[in-house]
Amino acid sequence: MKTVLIFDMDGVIADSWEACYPCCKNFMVSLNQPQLCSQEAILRLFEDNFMTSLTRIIDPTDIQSESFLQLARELNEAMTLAPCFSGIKSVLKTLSKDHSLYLVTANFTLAAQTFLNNHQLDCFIEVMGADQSFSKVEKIRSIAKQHTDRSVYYIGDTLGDMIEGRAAGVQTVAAGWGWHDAPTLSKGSPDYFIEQPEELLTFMKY
Ligand SMILES: O=C(O)COP(=O)(O)O
Repeated sequence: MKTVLIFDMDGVIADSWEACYPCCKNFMVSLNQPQLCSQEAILRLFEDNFMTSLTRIIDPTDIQSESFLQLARELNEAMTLAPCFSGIKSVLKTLSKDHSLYLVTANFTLAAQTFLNNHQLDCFIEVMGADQSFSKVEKIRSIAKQHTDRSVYYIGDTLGDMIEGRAAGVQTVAAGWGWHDAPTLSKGSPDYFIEQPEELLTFMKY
């Protein structure tokens, strides 16, 4: 039976920390939050849903839409330069022959599509970015609802991904090559932990 595999993008497919960090930093500067400008502070925001973490610190009404538009423009530009993690492209191509692949990301849909086009990755049925919903729980649930007879997995690289995947009621797979280290990911009690993209093939019994 076909499985539904929902992928996070940054840190799982896109080796994009170097591309994304300056954009996130500029966003924090525009919000006048110098204490959130370091790499560590921004990575900590991904220990839950990014917007949930941010609005615990900043009043949501202080987040101007112009700051978001600027973030979207910068991420779209930066993602044109982001490489793929080694090995992930052929893994995705193999998996897409037998399974249904989706992409659910905190990045913007256009930035994700730019990245996917650059790498000739056309294996996703749908790409759902932050402009569709800030909540990965909502996006994962909406996909799972279309496939109630199939196993659904969310493959992510941050503690926030593990928390949201679990809250959405799907099985979570922690990708150990991304933005958060194993001790951080383990706080989200992932159902599975893998260290290399190729392990996804073993996991799916290739
Ligand atoms: O892993 C994360 O939470 C960040 O990655 P994303 O931007 O693709 O959601």
